[in-house]
Amino acid sequence: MSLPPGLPSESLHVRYAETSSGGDHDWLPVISTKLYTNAFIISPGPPQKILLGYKKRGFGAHFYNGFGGKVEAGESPAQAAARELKEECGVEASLDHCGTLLFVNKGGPEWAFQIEIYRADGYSGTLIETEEMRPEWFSAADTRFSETSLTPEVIPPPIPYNSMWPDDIYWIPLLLTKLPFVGRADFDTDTSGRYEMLRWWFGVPSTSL
Ligand SMILES: Nc1[nH]c(=O)nc2c1ncn2[C@H]1C[C@H](O)[C@@H](COP(=O)(O)OP(=O)(O)OP(=O)(O)O)O1
Repeated sequence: MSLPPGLPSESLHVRYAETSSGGDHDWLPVISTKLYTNAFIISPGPPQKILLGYKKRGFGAHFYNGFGGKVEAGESPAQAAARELKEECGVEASLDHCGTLLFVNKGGPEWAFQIEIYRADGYSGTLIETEEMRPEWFSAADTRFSETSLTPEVIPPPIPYNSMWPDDIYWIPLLLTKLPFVGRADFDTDTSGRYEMLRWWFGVPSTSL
């Protein structure tokens, strides 16, 4: 099983992948990439919880996502991930790299997003709402079968995939189970400006199983 084109480590072998239909030639061309980060705090629980931010402005506004942004000149992705986490929700965490994703948009920009994904089991400091993000906790487990007597402070609402980037539902479960992953999605926008996935591929390298 081979990876889609454009990822930094195309020679990896893969044991598990979820993919849309289509051949190798159906992927959009990747002219260049820009490095971004995305960091998630996952409280092991029980109940396992994930911290997401409601993005108030900029690219991906009104979606819930991890905390991240552009890797600046002279920074490593790990340094950028720590800086963005602190800037966007006020906390510090010991972040582990756990995935690399590539996102290509048909209508531009002409560069693709290469996003390095990080996770931490905990954090230090006090969570704050910033101009960019409003942090909120969500249940990582399926809460449909939870005891109804438990309050939202104990079991927060489930991960709001309907208010997230459409690719997230494919790789967040891998993030939650601590499986390293790689993936790619190509997008187009529909007439109302909504992002639609044209093709996708998300997988776990064989060395990690
Ligand atoms: N398809 C996608 N799925 C996803 O889950 N996250 C995506 C995504 N496409 C982009 N992102 C993330 C990557 C990054 O964390 C964020 C975009 O970064 P921002 O625009 O917030 O960065 P900037 O550094 O430009 O922002 P500022 O902090 O305003 O300077 O959106």
